[in-house]
Amino acid sequence: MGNFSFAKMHGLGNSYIYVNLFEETIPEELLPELAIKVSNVHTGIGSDGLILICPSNVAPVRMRIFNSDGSEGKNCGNGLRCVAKYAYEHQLVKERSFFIETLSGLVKAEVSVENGLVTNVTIDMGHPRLKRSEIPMIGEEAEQVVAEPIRIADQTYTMTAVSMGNPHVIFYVNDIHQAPVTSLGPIVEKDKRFPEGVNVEFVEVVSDHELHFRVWERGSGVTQACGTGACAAVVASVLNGWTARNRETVVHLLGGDLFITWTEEGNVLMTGPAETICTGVYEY
Ligand SMILES: N[C@H](CCC[C@H](N)C(=O)O)C(=O)O
Repeated sequence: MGNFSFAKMHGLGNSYIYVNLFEETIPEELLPELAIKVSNVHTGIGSDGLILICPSNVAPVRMRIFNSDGSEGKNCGNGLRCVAKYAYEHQLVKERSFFIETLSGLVKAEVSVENGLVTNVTIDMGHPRLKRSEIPMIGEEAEQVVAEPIRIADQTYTMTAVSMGNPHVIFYVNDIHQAPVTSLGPIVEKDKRFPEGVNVEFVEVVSDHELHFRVWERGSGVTQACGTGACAAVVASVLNGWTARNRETVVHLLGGDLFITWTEEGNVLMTGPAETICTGVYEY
């Protein structure tokens, strides 16, 4: 049928197959199925999904992200850092600071460069969305969801909901190693309270500027890291009084650390690495 060149890249082990649509063409109707196929570690390339680097009318580049189940996400923090790296290293942008269009709006990237290669990236993720209608969640539209009880499988948990352009629900645990990621994650992901599904995060508070973090991602399951989820966890931790606004917080994910600040101005800054693993041609 066809083929395309790709780069496999990762942010803290959250890997995606990146395709440059400035140079490649993939039929739109094949995208969900191709995301499933390339993500398969046995019969495909192996990744958490597919990310397209596309032309845009409002920014130098646009990012589209598909989870490994073929569903299209509206934002991806680790993906944005890798798109920024790819765009700079492939001369899709000339400056070290530039906008990237996503399905949930524009974000701003700032790349750090050593010997012509991008090592670290800061993304201004914009403002979190906190109303039920913005998560989205069912219930009173204008209400925020902070430390709200939720009954699941005959047990009561306390949840906080934050959107970073995609939906997140955060549960606090005393020991991150005991977090019910694979037992509770898939149940909450599809809970009817979240009409578009939800990414499920578990957080252990270490101090007022340090968190441990695990995630069950909507559409991909357990991943090594989730950039939007780590941002949501920092916002939730400020809302719950665990961490401080305008103070850089280190978030320890399975794949490594992200440095995140929810500023007084209201935007969330996320800084972390982006790495290229390999390139190749995928035949489909
Ligand atoms: N599973 C997410 C998309 C990927 C987000 C994550 N990989 C990140 O780095 O933010 C969703 O469906 O909203």
